[in-house]
Amino acid sequence: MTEKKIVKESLTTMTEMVFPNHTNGLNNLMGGWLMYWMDIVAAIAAQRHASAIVVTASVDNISFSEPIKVGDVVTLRAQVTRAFNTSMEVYIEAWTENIPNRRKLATNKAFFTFVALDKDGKPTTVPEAVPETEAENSLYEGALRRRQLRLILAGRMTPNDANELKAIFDIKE
Ligand SMILES: CC(=O)SCCNC(=O)CCNC(=O)[C@H](O)C(C)(C)COP(=O)(O)OP(=O)(O)OC[C@H]1O[C@@H](n2cnc3c(N)ncnc32)[C@H](O)[C@@H]1OP(=O)(O)O
Repeated sequence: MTEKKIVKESLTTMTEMVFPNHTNGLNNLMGGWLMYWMDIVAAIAAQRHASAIVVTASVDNISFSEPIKVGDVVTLRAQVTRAFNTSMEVYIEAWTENIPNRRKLATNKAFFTFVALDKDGKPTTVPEAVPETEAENSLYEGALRRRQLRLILAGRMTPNDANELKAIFDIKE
């Protein structure tokens, strides 16, 4: 990972309107539609960082703090938080807007992980991600812990190797 890119270069926003075919029986946006939009906006952010095709490797806990109503406008914002070797973590935020009522509400947050692929479909290294602002630095700092947790949950890392996690729980060998 010799090349470096500032994380802001990956910033991607997407705006959608909630139509009746996006809703459940309560006239609220179906969670699955939101996840679909999140996957797209986050994949574009990851592609912008990697300058390569990317695939979704995992999705962390998506929060649904408020229902989104039919007719609302949904804006999604995605940015790479940190790059590892061939994978990148992307943070996605969504908020809803009722334009006639001039009401905006933060509704969802999630972390997705993407892997960059070369022309043969094999994982390929991505540039280092460089945070600049305080918020970007905070997301960057937490990314290693979140990576270790998700790799343990995916059965790809043993808790013994999760040094960053052990440090926050003050676990001594
Ligand atoms: C945008 C879209 O919707 S794409 C469609 C949905 N996604 C897909 O179809 C992806 C299907 N999965 C795959 O192709 C493969 O499992 C891959 C490419 C994700 C990983 O392939 P692997 O053979 O396991 O590759 P490998 O072991 O080298 O790991 C590659 C990277 O993936 C990361 N990774 C693999 N699985 C996970 C996971 N569950 N969570 C987080 N990261 C993961 C690894 O940590 C590694 O990251 P690093 O290089 O930064 O350390």
